Amino acid sequence: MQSPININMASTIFSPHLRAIQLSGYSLPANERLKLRNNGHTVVLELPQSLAITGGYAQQYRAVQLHLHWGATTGPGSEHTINGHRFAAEIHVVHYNTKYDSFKEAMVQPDGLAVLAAFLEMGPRDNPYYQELLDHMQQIQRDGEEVWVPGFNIASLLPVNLKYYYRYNGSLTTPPCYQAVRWTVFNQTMMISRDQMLKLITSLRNDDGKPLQSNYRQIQSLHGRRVLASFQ
Ligand SMILES: NS(=O)(=O)c1c(F)c(F)c(SCCc2ccc(C(=O)O)cc2)c(F)c1NC1CCCCCCC1
Ligand SMILES: [Zn+2]
Repeated sequence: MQSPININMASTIFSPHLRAIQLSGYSLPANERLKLRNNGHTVVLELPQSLAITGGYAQQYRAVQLHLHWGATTGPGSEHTINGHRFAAEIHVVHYNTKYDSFKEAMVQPDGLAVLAAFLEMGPRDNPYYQELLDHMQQIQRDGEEVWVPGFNIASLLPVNLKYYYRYNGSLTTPPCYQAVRWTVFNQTMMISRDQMLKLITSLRNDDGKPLQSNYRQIQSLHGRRVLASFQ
């Protein structure tokens, strides 16, 4: 049961038991340094385990890292699509189930991981929260480069409204593609400016030194899986 998938809104199932996502510990002080890394496939912000999902899932999950998927000047680059529509980009905040001792142990269990996903679209204004990451992309242009960024409110990278989302069981979208992810895909999208999107898609190089662009996996078959919706 692989990810990403196309979410056909007409075939989702309204599930009123799906509660609003609750985040705790996401607001980090500026004196807390976080590592931002170009790993040749995406830009990754390592997150302290003090960030936790405390609502909206049956169990508690703690943060591991967040990263982005984007396109190129020739087209959008979200991983999930809605009614066949691909958004400009997508953020993934990866967490592991605290009933397991470590991320490594959790990532091979069907309930081991929770990824919060939100779409990024282009709008008229700069997004100051995404700018906290984009400010440092020039410093990690090459594969393997890292830079320390000051802490900030990581929740500001996700929609204000964490009540409306799709939920389905799937996988990591990069090898080893373990089928360990309980996905949350928010209905509300994030807006960043055209200049910010250009910076995102033009700053990084991959392990071959070529532009790191369109780093999204192809849509995978649902194989009869149901996609739940926390809203009607
Ligand atoms: N959408 S996703 O969550 O499946 C995902 C991707 F699609 C990804 F493309 C990635 S990056 C590719 C995997 C990778 C490569 C190099 C390094 C390194 O040198 O540090 C690290 C990781 C990527 F890191 C992730 N997330 C990772 C899954 C792979 C390994 C465990 C780390 C946490 C989540
Ligand atoms: Zn991802």
